[in-house]
Amino acid sequence: MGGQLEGLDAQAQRLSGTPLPALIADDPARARDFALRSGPLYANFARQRYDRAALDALFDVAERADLAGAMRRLLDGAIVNPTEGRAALHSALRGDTSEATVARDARAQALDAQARMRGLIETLEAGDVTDIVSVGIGGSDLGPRLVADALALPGARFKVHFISNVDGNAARRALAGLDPKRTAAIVISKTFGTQETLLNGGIVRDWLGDDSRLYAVSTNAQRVADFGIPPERTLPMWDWVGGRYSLWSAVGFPIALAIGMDRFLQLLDGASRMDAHAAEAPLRDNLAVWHALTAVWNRNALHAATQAVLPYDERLRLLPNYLQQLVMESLGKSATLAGGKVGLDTVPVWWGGAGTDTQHSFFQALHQGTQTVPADFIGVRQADHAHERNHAALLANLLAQTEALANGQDSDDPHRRYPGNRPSTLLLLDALTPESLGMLIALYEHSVYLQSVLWGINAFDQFGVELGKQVANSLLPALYGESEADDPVTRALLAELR
Ligand SMILES: O=P(O)(O)OC[C@H]1O[C@](O)(CO)[C@@H](O)[C@@H]1O
Repeated sequence: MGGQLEGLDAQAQRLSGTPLPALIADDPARARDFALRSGPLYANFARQRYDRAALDALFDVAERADLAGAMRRLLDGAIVNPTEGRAALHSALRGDTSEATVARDARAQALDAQARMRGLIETLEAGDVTDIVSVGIGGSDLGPRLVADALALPGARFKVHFISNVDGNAARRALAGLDPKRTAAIVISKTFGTQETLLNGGIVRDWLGDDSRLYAVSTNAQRVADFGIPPERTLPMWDWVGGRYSLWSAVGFPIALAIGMDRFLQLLDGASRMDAHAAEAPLRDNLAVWHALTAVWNRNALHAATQAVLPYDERLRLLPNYLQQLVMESLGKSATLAGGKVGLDTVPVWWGGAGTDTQHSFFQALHQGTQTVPADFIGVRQADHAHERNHAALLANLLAQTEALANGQDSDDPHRRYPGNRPSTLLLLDALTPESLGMLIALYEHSVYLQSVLWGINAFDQFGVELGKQVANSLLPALYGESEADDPVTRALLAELR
């Protein structure tokens, strides 16, 4: 492995005969020294398969790649998305993290949109509406869905429902049991050109009957107007916010309705706190840097093909879905920024689910499968419910799994042998609050960006998703029998479907 990651191969080679339990036995202080905290967020990397010398090599990589400078450039609104000539100023949506003019302008626009959003929420609160239907997909859905699910409290003023899939069953199910007269809907689409959202938005518009309770969030005011939603019920989006980084903008309108505007702002404060930490903490004390270096170590030095994310908190059950877009749409690239071919493996497959459920589904493969799957375990210290024994059991399971995966257990019977040596990181929140969740999500955002810097790729475009959309559009007439497909296999399949 050459280039920016030079030196890591040699470290991996040196450590190849030293499994995790030996690394930990040789250096018990790593349990303390490979851990760091920022506010309510604690991270422990002691069960990763590196030692102090390998970490030195990783931090050398971070220095050489100028991760600190890269963070500054992101926050200052540099063109970090050169294929589309755009900045990625999601940090400006949540705080004053830069003095750069472009970032300050973005911040002013964000505050203006927040004030308008608050006004719309107050109007809705004063009326009869009880339910909100949010229509969007990808970045216009996954973030709001995650945060609303994680943080909505019993007895909330509005119940928020989501429709994303173009499958009409999604709309049918979401609208079943709702009263159109007491429902408002938000059509969220950065481009307002997304097939799924326009079709589902059309279903909801017709279902509402009266479109005075129809709202939009988009960069494209003209398309919104053509759809029939007036400017006073349209909140803005901007090119300087990527879809998968947009929950902090008016795309978070459903979040603010689900959890209240004040708590939405606390979510933003938490994310802004992580922005400041990622930008200002020295590399060795920097959670985002540790997380990104660990990801690169597991991918490029240990050659892990997949990465699991395992929240041990029912409220975070949608985090893996959210992170799949954030991480894989950002880092699923094979071209360098300059247009060459990346000489290294980039993103592994991210997947996961909430513990303890997943212990009874795919954990068998984590413990005894032939592949090593690095995992991020995420726990929450405070229960927020009265079932103390359940919470103790949850935390015991969380600790047990990280320990069992690392240490394994020998046996004469190969079927009952646990190889161990399976790396994991533990992320622990003091409590699940808007602030801590904002910090956690922003940590992943910045880790993703820093990984892209280490790999020399663009984390902010997503041309890979376009081809399938184009082919789908070209095949639509064929489904009505109005045209024929060129591809012989598709032709045969169409014959089956018609
Ligand atoms: O907000 P829009 O423009 O409807 O796009 C939705 C999603 O579609 C994508 O462009 C591709 O799936 C995502 O990046 C984006 O979050």
